[in-house]
Amino acid sequence: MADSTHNSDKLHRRGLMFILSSPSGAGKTTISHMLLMADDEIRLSVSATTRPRRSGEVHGVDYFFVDDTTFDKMVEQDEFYEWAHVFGHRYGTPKGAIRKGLKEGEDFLFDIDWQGTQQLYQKDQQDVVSVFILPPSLPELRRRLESRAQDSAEVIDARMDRARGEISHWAEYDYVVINDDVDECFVKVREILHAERMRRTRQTGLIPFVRELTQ
Ligand SMILES: Nc1ncnc2c1ncn2[C@@H]1O[C@H](COP(=O)(O)OP(=O)(O)OP(=O)(O)O)[C@@H](O)[C@H]1O
Ligand SMILES: Nc1nc2c(ncn2[C@@H]2O[C@H](COP(=O)(O)O)[C@@H](O)[C@H]2O)c(=O)[nH]1
Repeated sequence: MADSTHNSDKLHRRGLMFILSSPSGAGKTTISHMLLMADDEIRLSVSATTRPRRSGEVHGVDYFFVDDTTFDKMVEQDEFYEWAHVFGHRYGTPKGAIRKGLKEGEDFLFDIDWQGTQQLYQKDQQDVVSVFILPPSLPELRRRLESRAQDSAEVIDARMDRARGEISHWAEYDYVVINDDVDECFVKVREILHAERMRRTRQTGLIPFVRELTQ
């Protein structure tokens, strides 16, 4: 019979910064949306960007779409956790409530590139878990960018030109998953998130709990 005085449900853990990166078009936004739908314990870190809004994208949901002057101001006022030039535009992670949220056990999802990932590792190694998503092939990557039908042919060519360079950063990540079948890829990413939540070093509430169990 369970002892009603046990305190396992009061266990606290630090939140984590869960990063998904990939070459453009490999599917990280798709996997991010699936994860956010399936898991209400993680929330998206909404980036600011100077790139133009695509049709269907919503300000404050997909990105904060800002002009160059506003982005400059945010940089000057030290409002970014990290920021980088990507494909001719600037993208950055607003600090927002991330640090406080992590302390309180909230998990954040980041759809950012390898430059942002390096910066987050430099600032906050213990809380970062990074996953690199690979496409099954380069022709399939191009097919996905074309079938998304959101970017001009020039933009797609430029992103394909950068794909090898982006992929060259794969070994800097904790996990690498190939996105061939999207559902299988999603399950793997979700399993990584679940396992990382159980990492001993993240479960700060374990020490008193185990002490109580063993005294
Ligand atoms: N496993 C898959 N099989 C086929 N199509 C896919 C798969 N995963 C994603 N897609 C499709 O590929 C296109 C690109 O996906 P998505 O926008 O998620 O890529 P991304 O990595 O976020 O790109 P970007 O970095 O440019 O934002 C979308 O149209 C998406 O529906
Ligand atoms: N370093 C950062 N990279 C970011 C951020 N937000 C998005 N990104 C990356 O930019 C490219 C292009 O994105 P797209 O939406 O224009 O297709 C992609 O690799 C994103 O992951 C950020 O805040 N910081």
